[in-house]
Amino acid sequence: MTVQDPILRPSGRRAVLIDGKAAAEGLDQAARAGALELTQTLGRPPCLAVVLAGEDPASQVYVRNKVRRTESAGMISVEHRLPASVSQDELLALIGRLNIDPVVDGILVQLPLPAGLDAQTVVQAIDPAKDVDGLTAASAGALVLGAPGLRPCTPAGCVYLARQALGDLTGRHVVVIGRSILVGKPAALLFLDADCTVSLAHSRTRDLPALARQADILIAAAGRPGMVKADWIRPGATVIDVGINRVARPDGSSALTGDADYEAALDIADFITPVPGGVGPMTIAMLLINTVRACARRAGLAIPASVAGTGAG
Ligand SMILES: Nc1nc(=O)c2c([nH]1)NC[C@@H]1CN(c3ccc(C(=O)N[C@@H](CCC(=O)O)C(=O)O)cc3)C=[N+]21
Ligand SMILES: [Mg+2]
Repeated sequence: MTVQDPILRPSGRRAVLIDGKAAAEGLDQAARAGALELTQTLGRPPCLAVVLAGEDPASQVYVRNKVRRTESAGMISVEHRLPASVSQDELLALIGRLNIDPVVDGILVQLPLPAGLDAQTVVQAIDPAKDVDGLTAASAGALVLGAPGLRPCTPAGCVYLARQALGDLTGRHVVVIGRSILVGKPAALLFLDADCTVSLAHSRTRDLPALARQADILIAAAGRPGMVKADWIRPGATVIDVGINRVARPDGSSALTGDADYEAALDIADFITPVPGGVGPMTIAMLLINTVRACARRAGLAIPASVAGTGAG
C-alpha cells in the first residue's frame, strides 16, 4: 500500500490521505518562482543560513534536506557547523555576524541545541527580519496581534494542508493537542486567524478523548507515538498528524510513526495526513517560503505573487 492509494473503509467510504509531499513540492515550486523574481530584481538570490551545533544524527538529516531543497529552489544555503562544545558566547557571536550580513535573508538555528546551550537566548538573538522559523518574540507578538510577520513553519504547514482538504476553514472546531512553542501554541493562533474555533489541549487537559472527539480538525502534536486512538476521532474528522516519532521495530530497525493510531484512524477520519509524507515535508516548504518573504521584506519589495497566497502570514 502506498500513501497515494485511497483506502476503502468497511463502510465503503474512503479515507482520503492528504499528500504533504505533493503539496510541499508545489510550494517548493512557488518558492522557486519567487526566488527567481527576487534574483532578477536584486542581482543576487535569497540566502538562508542554517546553524547546526553538535552531531545529533536526526538533526544532520534534517539540515541536509533543508540545504538540498533550498538550493534546488534557486536560493543560496550557507551551513554553519559547530562542535557540540561550542560556547553560548561563540554561538551568539555567529548569530550577530549573520544578523548584520547584508546578503543573509534567513537564519535558522537547528533545535534542539546541545546540552549547556540556552535555546531561548540563542533564538531570541536572531534579527526578527531574518527569523524564518518564526520563533522570536517579535514574530510571536506579530502572530498574536495579527500583524504581518514570519510564521512558524510547521503550524503554517498544518493550516495549508487543512485548507487543501477542506477549503474554507471558517467556523470549524480545531482541537490542538500539544502546547509547544514550536508547534501547538502557534498552531492554535494560526487556526484562530483562519476563523476557526480553537481548543488548545495538553497533557493536563481533563477528559482529552472527549474533547478530541469534538474536533472537526484534530491536530496531534504531543510527540507521543500512537496517542490519538480510534475513539478520540469523530467520524468524518480531519486528522493532521504532526508527530514524527522514530520507534524501534521488533527486527531492530526503526520506523517513523505519528501521534495518531494511523491504521485505526483510516476507518474513521475523512482526511488524514500520513507519517512520513504529511506535515514533515511541509515544514521545509514553509521554510523556503519564509526565506523568500524575508528576502523581499528586507529589500523593501512586494512579496512575490507566487508565494503571497501560501498562508504563511
Ligand atoms: N529551528 C528548527 N526548526 C525546525 O523546523 C526544526 C528544528 N529546528 N529541529 C527539528 C525539527 C523537526 N523538523 C522536521 C522537518 C522536516 C521533516 C521531514 O521532512 N520529515 C519527513 C521524513 C524525514 C525522515 O525520513 O526522517 C516526513 O515526515 O515525510 C521532519 C522534521 C524540523 N524541525
Ligand atoms: Mg505536557
